[in-house]
Amino acid sequence: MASADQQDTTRLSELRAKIDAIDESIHRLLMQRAMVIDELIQTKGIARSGAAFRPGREADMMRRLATRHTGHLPITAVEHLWREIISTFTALQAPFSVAVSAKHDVAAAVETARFTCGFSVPMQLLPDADSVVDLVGQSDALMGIVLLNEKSGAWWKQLGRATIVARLPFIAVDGRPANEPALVLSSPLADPVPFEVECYVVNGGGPDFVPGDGFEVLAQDVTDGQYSRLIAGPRGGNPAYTSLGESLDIRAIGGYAAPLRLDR
Ligand SMILES: O=C(O)C(=O)C[C@]1(C(=O)O)C=C[C@@H](O)C=C1
Repeated sequence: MASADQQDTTRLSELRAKIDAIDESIHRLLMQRAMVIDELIQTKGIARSGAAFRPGREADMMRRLATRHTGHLPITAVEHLWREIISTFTALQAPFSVAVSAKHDVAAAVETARFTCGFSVPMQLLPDADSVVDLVGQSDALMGIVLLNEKSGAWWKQLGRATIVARLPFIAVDGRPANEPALVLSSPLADPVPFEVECYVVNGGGPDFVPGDGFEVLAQDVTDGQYSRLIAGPRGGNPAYTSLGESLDIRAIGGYAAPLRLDR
């Protein structure tokens, strides 16, 4: 009869064999996914670098992932693995790099960029949000990330060719890693889908400015008494209430898929 030690060793070997089989399946599925991506490239007819990013599709995929997720594996760990996969596959279709502003907090900037784009995508640390906006506006092969807690003037006023395309983190869950609020910027996307949340620059409005129903102020700046705000709210909503005689300069600057709030 086998001793307790021998039984443990046998059980351990069986469990490790199961883990090996699962890891092999994951690896084979990833290689299979790469072959599907080869076909997708032909079908999408990617003609320029950086053109493969589809934030609306990514949000759909992430919502389905969250719906089917059960058990004690932290969902943000799955999100992280999935981000590495999707970023690698995006770059396989059309190479791009990520530029992030390091003015607010270098560690948070690096963590946010790496969590979002993984390690297959080259990263540039830029001195401030204005530099990110500027560079993204000039390149189709660059994704920009700006941390909302950065205090460096009204960088959003410079958005033009570069617009907002995603909000981070996508999964809002208390105590999560890579929890820094940020916006993703990109030059115009191919076949964009309408965003659920629209963003606007609002210049003017004074200290008592009231955004429209469902709108929030993401960032604001006052220079020489002039207010400028970056606000976000439901698509098709009224971005701001104007009182009699008040003149506001309001401009649409992109938007994002509504982040997913989880209570676990
Ligand atoms: O569905 C697409 O259009 C893809 O490019 C594929 C894919 C993916 O790897 O699943 C990659 C990049 C996009 O941002 C979304 C999804």
